[in-house]
Amino acid sequence: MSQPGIQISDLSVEFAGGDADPVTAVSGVSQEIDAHRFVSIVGPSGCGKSTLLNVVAGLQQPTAGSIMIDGKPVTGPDRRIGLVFQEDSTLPWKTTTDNVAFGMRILGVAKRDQQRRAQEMIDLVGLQGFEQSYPAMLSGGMRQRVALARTLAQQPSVLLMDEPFAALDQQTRILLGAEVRRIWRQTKQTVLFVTHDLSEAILMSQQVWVMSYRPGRIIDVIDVDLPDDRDASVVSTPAFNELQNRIWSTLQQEAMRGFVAESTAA
Ligand SMILES: Nc1ncnc2c1ncn2[C@@H]1O[C@H](COP(=O)(O)OP(=O)(O)OP(=O)(O)O)[C@@H](O)[C@H]1O
Repeated sequence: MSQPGIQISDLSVEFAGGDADPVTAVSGVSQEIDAHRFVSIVGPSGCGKSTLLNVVAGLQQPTAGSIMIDGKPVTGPDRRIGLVFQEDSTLPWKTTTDNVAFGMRILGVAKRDQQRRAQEMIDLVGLQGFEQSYPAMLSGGMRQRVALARTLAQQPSVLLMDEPFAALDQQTRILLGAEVRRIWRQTKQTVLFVTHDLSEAILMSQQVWVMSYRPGRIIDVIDVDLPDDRDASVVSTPAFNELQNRIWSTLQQEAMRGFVAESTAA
């Protein structure tokens, strides 16, 4: 029987607008992700994807509604939750091993276990041989692997990722996307992944949620019925294209609505 992973109940987030009108970034979202499943959110720019993720992460308080993880409420930052963001979060003065161990040190993991687990995660993300390298000696994609290894080393049950590959070129994004999927098949965290990129969402996920332009609601939920052991080559298959067209037909209307609203407001 499936277990609850992330439960989002009737969630709304409104930002006070100062002199301007308040902004409703997220409105009445209720969705569930069973434990160990991988879900992506796509939506037009500014629709509230990051806001939704930040609330799930406990970094932003909702105006209404609630979040449960593994059946227990989220009330603030929480060690059950691992985060990977777009920004390079590696510490430039630390080696790969020390960067990966850093989060465990903060959590008070015993030093011996830190070293062992750091090496396991370095192997998992494919950075063997770069243990003593500093971030400046690594590519952008490798630095994101370090960030992922650090987060995974903290053994969260839920992994939240907000456009982690946005700063990378398209080829690296696709390859790293396939890599993250391979890693997830081993670690089996419950994953919520935010991206603008449809290909990335389909390549990686078991389900894709499409968010509307503001106020952000989930307007479509698509199951990704592609082989479980797929790799980056799946992007050139007819089944992949069909899914892409199906999602794009919904997303296109929302992107256009956003474009018109932003142009009118400018
Ligand atoms: N702290 C804040 N204060 C006021 N408004 C905010 C705040 N954070 C986000 N917003 C507004 O809420 C809306 C949703 O923002 P959010 O960053 O969640 O969208 P997004 O879908 O992640 O955007 P993008 O795809 O461009 O990253 C936007 O209009 C944004 O300006």
